[in-house]
Amino acid sequence: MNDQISSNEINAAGHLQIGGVDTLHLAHKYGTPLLVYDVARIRNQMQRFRDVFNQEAVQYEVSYASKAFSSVAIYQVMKQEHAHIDVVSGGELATAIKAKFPLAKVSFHGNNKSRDELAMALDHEVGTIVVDNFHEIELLKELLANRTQTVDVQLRITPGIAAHTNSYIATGQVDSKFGFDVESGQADKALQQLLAISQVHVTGLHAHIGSQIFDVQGFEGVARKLVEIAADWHQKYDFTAEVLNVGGGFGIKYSSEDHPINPEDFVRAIVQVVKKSIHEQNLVMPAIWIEPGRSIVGPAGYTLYTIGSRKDIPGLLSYVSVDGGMGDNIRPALYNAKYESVLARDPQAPTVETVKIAGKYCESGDILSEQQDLPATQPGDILVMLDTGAYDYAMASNYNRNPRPAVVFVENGHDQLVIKRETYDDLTKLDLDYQLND
Ligand SMILES: Cc1ncc(COP(=O)(O)O)c(C=O)c1O
Ligand SMILES: N[C@@H](CCCC[NH3+])C(=O)O
Repeated sequence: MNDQISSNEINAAGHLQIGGVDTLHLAHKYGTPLLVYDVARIRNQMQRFRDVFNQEAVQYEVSYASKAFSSVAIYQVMKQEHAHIDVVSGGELATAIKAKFPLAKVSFHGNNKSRDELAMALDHEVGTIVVDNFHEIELLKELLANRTQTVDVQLRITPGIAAHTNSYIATGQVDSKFGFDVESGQADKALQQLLAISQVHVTGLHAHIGSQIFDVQGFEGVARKLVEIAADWHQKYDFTAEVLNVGGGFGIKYSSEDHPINPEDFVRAIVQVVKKSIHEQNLVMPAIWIEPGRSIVGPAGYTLYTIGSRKDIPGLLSYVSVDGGMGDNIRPALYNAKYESVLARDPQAPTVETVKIAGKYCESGDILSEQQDLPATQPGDILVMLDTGAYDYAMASNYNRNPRPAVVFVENGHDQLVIKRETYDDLTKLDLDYQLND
């Protein structure tokens, strides 16, 4: 049996169930491809993070990095969980507004926020702007000049820490596009500029080293670095960091090749380093913020596909094709990411073959799994890919003009559509006729 499936995920009929609902029923009711979230798992993960902070008796904020999966429904769940969220675009902010998420609990990130996006954030009194670069400071200054409001900001630094992860998703190394460089004095200069704007309140420092990280050293390093800078700035500028934000990036297990430590163990290590370093520097203990995305929603997501065609190349390999692919999950093609799948009607069925799971897109690289063990399958079978909750729907596209899938939330045995399946009308509604001259 796939070791990511527990016995309570299998119902009396022997089918895979999510949140108490049979996956065959979900596939039948909503069609495929379908992304299904087990909401209890999302809530449970939030609680696990909160528990660590509460045990450590520190001020904190668990800020869900909503780039991993942004939708009205997830923001509503986060609101219910009293969570903080971060957004990285006007679009994510608009979605949070539509969800009536309390905007004082939103941080706005991004290395090239536009004037319009910053104005939108100010108009809606977004809680924190994470300032990333000098251009943004100028824009903020200009925008604030015509307003009476004040704004809280965190200053994002590049910690100079190379995380052990795919280079596409590492962000803390010196040559990263994100944040102010520390060694060259740019971060100091940015702080001075921000302190000089009376309507800006610099609440603290932010750093993020990357995503899908398995070991704790990088996070300990970033925690130490932030305290070091806070101590330096306290001495030089009489600045007090009320918040140290260490970002997200806690890795999850996608396949048997992945061996991450528990997300809460990352947090415990970070808190302990901050406590120790703050004590050594004789500073007031700040609040510690984290920004987990993948670890909150990744394991809670399942993609249901229908198996279609098959190609057997004798003596070489077999392809089993499904009705989705790189349009709903670009991660295998982009990062060489590995996923595991099971058959909905019998997730425990013994393996009879190892195949490649191919998507339906016109790209040879549209392979969802290079090596998937499967029982005997036939067209019409429902394949469930596990751990697809983070950066899958969020990065979905309409390549080949395929509609994006529907998204369903399941909790306590009830299923609810939260994002409709795109239709062909949706796909063509922005197209305009070309007025031919002849
Ligand atoms: C600033 C920031 N915070 C948080 C995250 C969330 O990362 P993850 O989804 O790996 O937890 C990211 C993405 O890497 C990020 O860029
Ligand atoms: N999209 C990436 C994570 C990016 C994190 C954003 N800073 C992934 O799927 O792994």
